[in-house]
Amino acid sequence: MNKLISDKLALINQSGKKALAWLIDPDDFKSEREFSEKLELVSRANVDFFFLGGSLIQRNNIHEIIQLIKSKHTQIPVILFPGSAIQFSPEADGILFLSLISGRNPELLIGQHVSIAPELAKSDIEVLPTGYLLIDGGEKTAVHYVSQTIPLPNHHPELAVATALAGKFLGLKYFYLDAGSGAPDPVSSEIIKAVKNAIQAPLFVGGGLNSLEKIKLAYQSGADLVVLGNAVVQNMELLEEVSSFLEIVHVRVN
Ligand SMILES: CC(C)=CCC/C(C)=C/CC/C(C)=C/CC/C(C)=C/COP(=O)(O)OP(=O)(O)O
Ligand SMILES: O=P(O)(O)OC[C@@H](O)CO
Ligand SMILES: [Mg+2]
Repeated sequence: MNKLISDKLALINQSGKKALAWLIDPDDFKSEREFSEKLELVSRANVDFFFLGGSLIQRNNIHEIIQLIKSKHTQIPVILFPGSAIQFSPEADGILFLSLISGRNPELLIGQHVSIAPELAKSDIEVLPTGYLLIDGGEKTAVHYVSQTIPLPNHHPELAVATALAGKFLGLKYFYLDAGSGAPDPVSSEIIKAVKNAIQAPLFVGGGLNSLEKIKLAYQSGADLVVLGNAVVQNMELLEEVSSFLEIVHVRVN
């Protein structure tokens, strides 16, 4: 198996550099033309990774989307961010092998993983064992509902730290703090700082990051990789703004 993604994430973690991912929800793109135009704009923005997935995917077009992305951007890894095992394509470069450790839903801790493991073993896809922590972002989001789990509070860092540490001791290599898609309040600075400090592993942060100010705060608090979804659907230029910010402060990874 190739180790390009994990090497890049290790470099980011060791060097203090930062990365940016655009979360593409296959359901958000109704026409190939619209999606192609958006992909063209990404060339100016320097995103490091494409994340691909959704809490509930209604259209089975993952292969098609990966092919379209690959026809325009050969160098940017496509990483699956699956809401369930059916959101799989061996054509992706990597998969966030998410375990929803903030919840107590066995299907999302180990169940979906068992169903997809044999497929993963047959493919060349890079598997990224990731502790996924849902944080209360101020309202119930699709992920809370679909996962049927209770998010961690946004202002009790000790609970998030204990959860992340348990994930680390179980051998998880990456951690994702998610306030849920479109959350009114992103993950708080105190949670990001406390978790990063405790785990010393690559930390992804997403959910409700819809302005440059909020994104800067996430990076400054300790996020190694910021994931942007909804805000980019509204305004593609945000990717470019974030990218320029990272360049100005000299923390772009490439
Ligand atoms: C490892 C495998 C095969 C599956 C993992 C299964 C797990 C643990 C899933 C975690 C819970 C979950 C449902 C995550 C979905 C994450 C995701 C891609 C959210 C994207 O946002 P949406 O919630 O679709 O956003 P919108 O509401 O904006 O469409
Ligand atoms: O769509 P947004 O709010 O950017 O959230 C991204 C992602 O972290 C959701 O799982
Ligand atoms: Mg969705």
